[in-house]
Amino acid sequence: MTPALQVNRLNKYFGGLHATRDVSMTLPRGELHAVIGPNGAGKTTLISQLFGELRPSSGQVLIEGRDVTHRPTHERAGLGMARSFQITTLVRDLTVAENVILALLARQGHAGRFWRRVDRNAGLQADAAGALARIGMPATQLGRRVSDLSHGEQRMLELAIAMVGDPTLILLDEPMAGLGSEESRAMTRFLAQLKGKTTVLLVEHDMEAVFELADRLTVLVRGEVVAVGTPAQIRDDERVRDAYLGEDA
Ligand SMILES: Nc1ncnc2c1ncn2[C@@H]1O[C@H](COP(=O)(O)OP(=O)(O)OP(=O)(O)O)[C@@H](O)[C@H]1O
Repeated sequence: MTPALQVNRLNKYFGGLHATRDVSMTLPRGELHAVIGPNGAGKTTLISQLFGELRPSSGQVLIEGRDVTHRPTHERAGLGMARSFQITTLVRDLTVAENVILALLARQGHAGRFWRRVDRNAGLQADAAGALARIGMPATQLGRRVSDLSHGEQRMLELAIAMVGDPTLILLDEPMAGLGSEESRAMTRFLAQLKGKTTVLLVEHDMEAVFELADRLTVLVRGEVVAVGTPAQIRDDERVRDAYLGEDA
């Protein structure tokens, strides 16, 4: 079967810095694939190239067998790809519902008509409630201002927004960052539900969550893939322990 995502010998230079070194990856449909590595290993740089926000210096990115290396972000989104960000991208002065609706309209190419459309469109309000329900957030949260949400609630909302439009392939950049242990567990439960349905590339420093969730992992060190395998294989890999896990310990 055609993989959901294929990356062939991707390279990215920032001037003299070789941030992505000949990275190749294959994600079969429905796989939850974690990318781990020390700070500065090039994980976010990789995601940005996969989503089309950064242009690779060389190499290829294929979604469902289609070469999108030189295609813009919105075309990748049209092929089912979505991403979440390490830093929050929510509009703090708007409500939860307004943030979700903004994302819904942006998906439909109508974001500019946001202010005229929201009140008139009961369907959008229902869609927003549906997006929240999917991540286990009650509809009673819809009227809350984002600035009044806890950090964990904001991260969950961001995920709800990334899931708007039912992506088939989602790139998640540290969704657990800054979450308390209860919130991390809720996020882990949510991501576990995606397994087998949505293909997920998960960049995450929370090793407990990563090793619990991932079908396979890729380990990046200084921009280069040093190991690929199941959680058990990665745990036992001496190069990984030396290069990364040992470093943390
Ligand atoms: N726009 C840029 N211009 C120049 N250098 C960059 C740019 N973006 C990233 N870098 C550098 O590329 C390297 C990889 O950074 P990147 O943020 O991808 O690492 P990371 O693995 O995501 O790190 P972290 O785990 O800390 O988020 C770092 O040395 C970083 O300083």
